[in-house]
Amino acid sequence: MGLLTTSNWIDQVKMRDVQEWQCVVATACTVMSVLLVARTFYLLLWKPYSMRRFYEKQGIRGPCFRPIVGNLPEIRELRASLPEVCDPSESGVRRVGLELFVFSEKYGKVSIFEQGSLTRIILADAKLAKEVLVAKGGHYRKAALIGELFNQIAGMGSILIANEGDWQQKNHIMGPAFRHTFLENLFHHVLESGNELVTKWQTMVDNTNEKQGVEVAVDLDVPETLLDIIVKTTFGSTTVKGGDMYAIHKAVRFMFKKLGPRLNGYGRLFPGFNFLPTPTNIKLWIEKRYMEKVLKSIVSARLKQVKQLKGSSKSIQTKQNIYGSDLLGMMLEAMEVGNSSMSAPQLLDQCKTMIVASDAPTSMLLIWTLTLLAMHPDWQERARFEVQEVVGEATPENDMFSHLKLMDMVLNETMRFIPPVAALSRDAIDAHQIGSVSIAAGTNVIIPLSVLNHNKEIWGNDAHLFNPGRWDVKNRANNNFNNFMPFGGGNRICLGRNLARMEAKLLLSVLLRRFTFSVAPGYMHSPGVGDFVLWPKFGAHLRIKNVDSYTSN
Ligand code: HEM
Repeated sequence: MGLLTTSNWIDQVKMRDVQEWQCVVATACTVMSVLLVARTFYLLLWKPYSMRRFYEKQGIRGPCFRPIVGNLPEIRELRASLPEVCDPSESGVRRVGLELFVFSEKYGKVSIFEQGSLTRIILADAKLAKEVLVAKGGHYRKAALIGELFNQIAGMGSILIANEGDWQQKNHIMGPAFRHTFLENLFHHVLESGNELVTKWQTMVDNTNEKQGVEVAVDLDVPETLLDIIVKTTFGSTTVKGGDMYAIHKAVRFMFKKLGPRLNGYGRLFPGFNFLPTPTNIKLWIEKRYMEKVLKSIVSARLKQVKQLKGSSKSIQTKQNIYGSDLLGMMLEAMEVGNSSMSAPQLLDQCKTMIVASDAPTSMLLIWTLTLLAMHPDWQERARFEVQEVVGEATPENDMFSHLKLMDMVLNETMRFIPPVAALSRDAIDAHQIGSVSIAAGTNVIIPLSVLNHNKEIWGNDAHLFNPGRWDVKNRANNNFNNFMPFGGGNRICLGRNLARMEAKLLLSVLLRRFTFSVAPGYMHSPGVGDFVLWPKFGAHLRIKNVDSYTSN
């Protein structure tokens, strides 16, 4: 009996312990649920609402505030309202980020809207925009929204999305790889690919009986050549097989095409959407893995080769020979010289970055320059004349390009008229002042290059027209040209800008001295596929002929 009583007592104590624990767990769950609901309420409703009030008090206006979805419905409606094709005299630039134009026209140079619960401020004021780009004191980070995209395509370690100390370390290694002297090592790769394109088009011209010449798909052939160039300049001529290169190209394009529009989609409102095994996500994972596999094998082979060469008696060779005279080699050399390091996965991410950062903008620059020159035969003739004067029929050399002044004007005007990168974006990390505007921490600031490049106050009443003449030194009395930022500004300015200009000048030189360009019949002017860049929606088909002075044998 005594034993039974003791065991009962023990059971009762155990029961009470369990009940107490249940009570603690239940209380903890309730507290956590309340906190979660409060946090969700704060992030989705209170924060965007109070930020909107904060900016409205400063007189900054925008479309009406909507909880949770923000102004996504208006943005999608605006974008859907655009006609499929626009007048060939127009830039078509409104087609990318139409809301940036509409909101800044309607609500002023500084306007506000919400994308989901993210507060976004559009700075369609060049002075303020520049202040953001060159801001000292660490007020800004690269925008998390854009980071979502590049994180998936270029990798978490990419310099494109790095910040503060992490960025400084990467810049220390990548910056030297783009130095002018190193770029000279890359020149022959660009020339080789340019000559291949000339040969391809020349064969087409030679094989046609048509007097008007032959039609070429500039929107397909030019990006293919540029990809060839960036793969060669990053990894050297022989390392990448043609099929692999094509697959990488396809993967990058597919990822941009599918992931870009998601930034303005409702899917973003559901965290983890990118991780759901939907058919598109599965295809994206497969493409990404394939690209990584190819690039990984190239990077590992190079690291192995460097290790072997360093250890071998042949180490009397120059360092350049050990590392390789391409961008990957130059990054490895910069690591050694600067006594800094990058892990193999981080190095892989920088290699992906080269392809991702250069592919679309450089293609845009070349596609639209050729198309605009085809539409403006007078400028085409003047550009060709300059090439014939400066380069003639000789093999182009890097130092010739500083004399191509008119080509500089044409390239600048193309990047103004149809900017390869339509907008930049930053997240404010603390409360601070930009001009007369108080910026709150957590605000996403947009610098709409497309809007600024078409501002009549900056560029004059003919801002809507393609006119390279505006870049003539004689016409540059006002210093508004300082407001031209196709490659960004401040310490995050494009690392590849000199390489991009060199590629553009070299390719245009070898093409213009050989062919004349006109717009093919049936051409439909429709820049604007994608969220960042103005790909020609219905292609850029141009008609080419041999220039009169050239006869192939
Ligand atoms: C016409 C061609 C190009 C244009 C218009 C262009 C434009 C830009 C812009 C606007 C930025 C700054 C983005 C920001 O501030 O958020 C940028 C950054 C960058 N670009 Fe380019 N780019 C071009 C070609 C290239 C090429 C050919 C490469 C490399 C091979 C390249 C590599 C980079 C890198 C690595 C960054 C990141 C720099 C950093 O964050 O420190 N770009 N580019």
